[in-house]
Amino acid sequence: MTDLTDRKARQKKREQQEPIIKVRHLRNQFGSHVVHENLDMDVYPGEIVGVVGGSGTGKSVLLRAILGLRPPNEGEITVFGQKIADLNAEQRSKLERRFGVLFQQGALFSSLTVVENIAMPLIEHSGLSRAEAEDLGRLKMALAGLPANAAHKYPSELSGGMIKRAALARALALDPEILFLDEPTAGLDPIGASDFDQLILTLRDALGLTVYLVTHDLDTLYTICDRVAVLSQKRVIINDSLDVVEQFDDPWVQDYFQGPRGRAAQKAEQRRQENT
Ligand SMILES: Nc1ncnc2c1ncn2[C@@H]1O[C@H](COP(=O)(O)OP(=O)(O)OP(=O)(O)O)[C@@H](O)[C@H]1O
Repeated sequence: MTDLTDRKARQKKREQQEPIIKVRHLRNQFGSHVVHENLDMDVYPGEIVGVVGGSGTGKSVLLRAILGLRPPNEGEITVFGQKIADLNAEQRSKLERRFGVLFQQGALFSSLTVVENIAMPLIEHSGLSRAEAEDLGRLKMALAGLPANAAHKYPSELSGGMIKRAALARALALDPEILFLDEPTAGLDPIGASDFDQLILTLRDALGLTVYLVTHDLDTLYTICDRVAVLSQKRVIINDSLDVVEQFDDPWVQDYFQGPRGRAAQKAEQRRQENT
């Protein structure tokens, strides 16, 4: 079996399961400004979904709604079979522990070292001692591809790529089942971005994670995403494999995927497929 057909077969199996995230009839608005209207979206266990859309289409607002950070004006979000709106504070906190989130800026505490940053959620939520949490933190650092000597560095002493990895290690601290990544490769050079993409793919395969990522990075979409959801006209206009999405009859989709950058990313992925 080729790499591509093998990938498609695995994805087909995932789509036969119950969605791990189910969004129905979502409406989000700020004053009279309606950002989402009647938006539906499914995410299946074990897949990597890339969420794309023009600026202001509401990718961040959707992410915040799924994370339970902003209640929608209408509609329903179900995660792990639980309706977010029905949960009390304790149930919600339990649910949140099953999420790992990597926000765009990395969001590390600048006054804590790398290992202290990673240990913090472990001390807070798992009741581990500081020493135990830091030991586990070092394991998470290794998982995120950070060298051991980064443990006692402060965020200001790290490169952009290392900050992303440290933030990823912290997102993995509580062994999440879903990893949410907001623009994970933004600000990285092409080699750093490609290494980070491969890391996400390896982690998904090794840990069985489901990955929801918001991105503008076409290389990320082509190399690691099983499906791509396009936000436009206040909703998800298509959520499918890339070969289907890139043929979708919509002006934004055509500009994005058939423009020079889209074609270059397609070609790079074809070359990669031919070499595997
Ligand atoms: N707290 C808020 N109050 C008012 N309007 C908001 C708020 N948050 C988001 N919006 C508006 O909602 C719309 C969608 O914003 P959002 O940040 O989700 O877009 P995006 O798709 O993530 O954009 P980008 O790709 O530029 O990051 C924008 O018009 C934004 O101004």
